[in-house]
Amino acid sequence: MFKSILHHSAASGDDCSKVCCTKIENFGVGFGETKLFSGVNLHVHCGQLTAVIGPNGAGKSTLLKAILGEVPHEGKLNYIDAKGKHTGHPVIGYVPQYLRFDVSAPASVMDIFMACLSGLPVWLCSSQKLRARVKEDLARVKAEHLIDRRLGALSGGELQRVLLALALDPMPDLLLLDEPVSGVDHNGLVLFYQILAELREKEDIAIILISHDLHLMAKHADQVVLMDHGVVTCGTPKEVFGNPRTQEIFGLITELPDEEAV
Ligand SMILES: Nc1ncnc2c1ncn2[C@@H]1O[C@H](COP(=O)(O)OP(=O)(O)OP(=O)(O)O)[C@@H](O)[C@H]1O
Repeated sequence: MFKSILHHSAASGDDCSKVCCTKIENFGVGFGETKLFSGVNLHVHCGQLTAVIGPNGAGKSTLLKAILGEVPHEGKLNYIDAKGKHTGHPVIGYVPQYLRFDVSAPASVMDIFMACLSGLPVWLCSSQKLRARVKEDLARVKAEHLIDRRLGALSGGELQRVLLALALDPMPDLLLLDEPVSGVDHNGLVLFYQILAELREKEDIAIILISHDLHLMAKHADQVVLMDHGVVTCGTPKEVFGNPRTQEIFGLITELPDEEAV
């Protein structure tokens, strides 16, 4: 169950050369008679962090679900390699906004990884074989020490890092993060963005992040997209935060965050 939430693997047999750019072309989603957004065009590059911001109900989460193919949509998704050729469907990692599960369940972090990585019920997996791989996965998100903790006993920030670790095995071409740091304290936020920076540098993956945390996001994002039932504006953090519409939605943002202060 977790794996299908967190990973959308390439269909077997696809010729999947490394994706360099994801082109979202003319995306539109409607529910019944109501159009939520239309005409969304975005280019998302590997090794870059694209942040999506906007007011509640703007359609941000729905855009990610449309990219995943979970919500019917208009428009096309094209995955392009470094030579400008179309690739097969890439591996997409996804960390959802909420994960509802029984917090009193006895399953540990290791149990969840075993079930996800092996595709078998926990009682049929060999933990010895997988433990080294799970430790490596958790080390990537600075959460090695959580391997034997009960999932329901994790803090919000710890749970999101564990879900991120799951979404990164196998390493996706495109990582979609839906408000992974909402409710996380400042130290947790700084740690999360540090992990994202390392991922971009070492793994060269493209990341789309929905966040309401404007300060740290502005410091780390290469591209910011302001959505409000469509793309209002898109550009560097400086360009988007200087846009009067951004200021109208989020209040006056007089300057970008001081790097020393974060
Ligand atoms: N399956 C659905 N059927 C009908 N309406 C839906 C469905 N999914 C989402 N919506 C509506 O679409 C609108 C946009 O929802 P979405 O979750 O994409 O917004 P969001 O920008 O991510 O908001 P938030 O910042 O509050 O998370 C909301 O009004 C929501 O109620």
